[in-house]
Amino acid sequence: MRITVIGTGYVGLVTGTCFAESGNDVICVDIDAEKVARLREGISPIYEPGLSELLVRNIKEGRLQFTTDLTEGMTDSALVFIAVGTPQGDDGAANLNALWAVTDQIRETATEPKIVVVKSTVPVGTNAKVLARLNKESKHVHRAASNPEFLKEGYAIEDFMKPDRVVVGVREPEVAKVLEELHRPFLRTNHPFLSMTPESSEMTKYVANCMLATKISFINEMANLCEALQADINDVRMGIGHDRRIGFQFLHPGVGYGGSCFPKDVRAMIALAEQKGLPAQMLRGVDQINEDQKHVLFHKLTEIFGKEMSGRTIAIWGLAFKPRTDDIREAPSLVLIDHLLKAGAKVRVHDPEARENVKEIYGSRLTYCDRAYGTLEGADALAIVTEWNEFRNPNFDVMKALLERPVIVDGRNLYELDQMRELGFTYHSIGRATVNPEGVS
Ligand SMILES: NC(=O)c1ccc[n+]([C@@H]2O[C@H](COP(=O)([O-])OP(=O)(O)OC[C@H]3O[C@@H](n4cnc5c(N)ncnc54)[C@H](O)[C@@H]3O)[C@@H](O)[C@H]2O)c1
Ligand SMILES: O=c1ccn([C@@H]2O[C@H](COP(=O)(O)OP(=O)(O)O[C@H]3O[C@H](CO)[C@@H](O)[C@H](O)[C@H]3O)[C@@H](O)[C@H]2O)c(=O)[nH]1
Repeated sequence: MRITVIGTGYVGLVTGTCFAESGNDVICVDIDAEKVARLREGISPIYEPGLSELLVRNIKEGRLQFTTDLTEGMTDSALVFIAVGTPQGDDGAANLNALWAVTDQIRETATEPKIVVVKSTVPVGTNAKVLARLNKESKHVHRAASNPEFLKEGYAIEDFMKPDRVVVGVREPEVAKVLEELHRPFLRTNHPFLSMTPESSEMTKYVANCMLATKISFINEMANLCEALQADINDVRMGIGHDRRIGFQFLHPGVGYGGSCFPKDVRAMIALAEQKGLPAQMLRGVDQINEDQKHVLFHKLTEIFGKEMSGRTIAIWGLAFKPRTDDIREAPSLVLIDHLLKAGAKVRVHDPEARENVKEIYGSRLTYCDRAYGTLEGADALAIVTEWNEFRNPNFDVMKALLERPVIVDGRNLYELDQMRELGFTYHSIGRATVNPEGVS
């Protein structure tokens, strides 16, 4: 099947590459000429495990091409996927400017009828508007479908190739049939293909993200309560997770959710509710708890050092909003860095993949370290923001020797309290007792 994918961000690039990998003839279109030039050479603009290998192989085998020219990109394709960004607008609602620009361009350049599949996350009712706009004074009768994407950054290829489910929103059964055929290589027993109306499909995407975000804000609120009530959230997590109705997934307390999806999608859902005169009380709480949680590590540092931090040096491990990505959109690390700089602290940072992206924002105001241990040299404390695997089992003796003071504030609960106590660290984590052998000043 010949397929066009418009937008080569996380979703478009993974979609195009995976469809090429399953034997389709794919052409990806993007307005970013520099990105397209690099992609043509097989260079991925993002760090995503496994993507580069697939990219290079499929380009070499002639199944994957890149262009900035939509007319060229759409030639002979019956299926056109839209995967452009739908960022948060000033009012919290999704900004659909890129989607409308692409829809108009498809109408103006198509030389035959197309099935236009919206993969971007869009407000409920958008697909109907896309269809109306595509066919307004058009020479052809185009069809539209919704096919939301559920991949997670860091596991994007695996999630795309082995999805828990594929959801499509269609008006005509034939369109569902075409999409089912396209996805068949990725669907196995118990991994269903679910066909529904475009409205339900669009809503499914938001509800999934709102549910996951709610779980995270819920466990963060419980963690903060545990801390106040001298309970331990790790034990509580085990105690509830074994109840199969609750389970363990997405109930890790931390420094709040970041990334390009949960924050904006929760707010887009609140905006949708507002438009319908509904209060969305729970989602407002989810968003507010998350915003507050992003400040928690700084508050812990001020408990230790006081609010004035000039002369203090703080080391940070982890900048990306989660491990296995270089993405720093809405990353909790940025909130901590802003606080520390404002308080006059010197900040030394390390992340296996996201340093360059952070450097673009902060330039020479931070010290960027290639190695995790190097970050600790002369630091008064270490703050752990992202749970990269390499931080899970470090050499604590080396850490103690490098740190000016043996202080760790851990936003991901990576270490055992007993171990920290035995090693003589002052150790603050999320929703657990503070280990404070001597008190640090
Ligand atoms: N990032 C994720 O993990 C993820 C997962 C599921 C769904 N989504 C949703 O998918 C959509 C895309 O997200 P993303 O993270 O891939 O975005 P992104 O910002 O990484 O990429 C968007 C791409 O679209 C291109 N673009 C913008 N306007 C264009 C135009 N007129 N013509 C051609 N290309 C154009 C941009 O240059 C960019 O390369 C969003 O709606 C997002 O909510 C994202
Ligand atoms: O128990 C948990 C799980 C996650 N997080 C945080 O939540 C954020 C999002 O994590 P994750 O969901 O793994 O990453 P995303 O790549 O943002 O993926 C989410 O957003 C995508 C875009 O819509 C969806 O497609 C995915 O299904 C959905 O998981 C990160 O900051 C994590 O640190 C926690 O704090 N605790």
